[in-house]
Amino acid sequence: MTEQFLTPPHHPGQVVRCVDAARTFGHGDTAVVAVHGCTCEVSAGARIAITGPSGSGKSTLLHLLAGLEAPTSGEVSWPSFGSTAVERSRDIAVVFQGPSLLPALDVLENTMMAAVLTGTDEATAKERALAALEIVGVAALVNQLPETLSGGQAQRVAVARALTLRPRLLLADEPTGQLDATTGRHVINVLFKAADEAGAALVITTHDQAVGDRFDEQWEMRDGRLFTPVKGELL
Ligand SMILES: Nc1ncnc2c1ncn2[C@@H]1O[C@H](COP(=O)(O)OP(=O)(O)OP(=O)(O)O)[C@@H](O)[C@H]1O
Repeated sequence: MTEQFLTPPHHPGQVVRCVDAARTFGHGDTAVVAVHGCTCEVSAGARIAITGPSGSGKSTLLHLLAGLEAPTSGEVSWPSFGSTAVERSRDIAVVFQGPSLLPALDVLENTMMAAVLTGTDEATAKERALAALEIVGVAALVNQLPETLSGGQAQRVAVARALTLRPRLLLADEPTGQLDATTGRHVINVLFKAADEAGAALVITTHDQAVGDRFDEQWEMRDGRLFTPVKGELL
């Protein structure tokens, strides 16, 4: 093997790319096409909100961008990331909808965990976790268990955990879905700050147009199809 195969080709401008990527669940008469063939691209540093009603395919598209779901047809690629799922996991962080903290671990342990599991040594993970908790404004809660946190605090910890991975692509699925409007605004502020700190592209899903309006770029899902509302055309 020559060296050119050890280092993935570098495309600094492009983080993830879908070419006619589709995702169907189930088979035959009961099959559901969650995402019809979509072609899109996330550039480095992008700030994108995927909007659309419930069931329109937003989460499925986000999962395709994260590599958590494989497309049933078409292709999803991360031109500047490693080629294996393990390598990619160091560059991609996902903040999931709803509570995702491990109940038996305190805030600091929860925040360190993903980085440790992807190969960061404990001392470095702890240092990064403490810095990340400071950035998202919950450094005072390091020793608390998740059950003692409010929804907004728990979501901030989830963002800190993602930030501790130093991702180049930060994805969040309905990060404000279970929060009141004020707390939701703060969590979006925190996501912007986290993406700025990490130098990451940020992509979120939301059914809340007011949240979507805060993003540079909006993609709209309708019945599994991706539209750009600005151009009003299918991507
Ligand atoms: N694992 C799955 N198995 C079967 N069907 C699924 C699965 N995941 C999603 N779907 C279906 O795919 C379609 C799109 O779902 P998806 O969760 O992507 O939409 P969404 O816009 O994110 O909705 P919500 O805002 O309610 O989360 C829906 O009809 C849903 O029922």
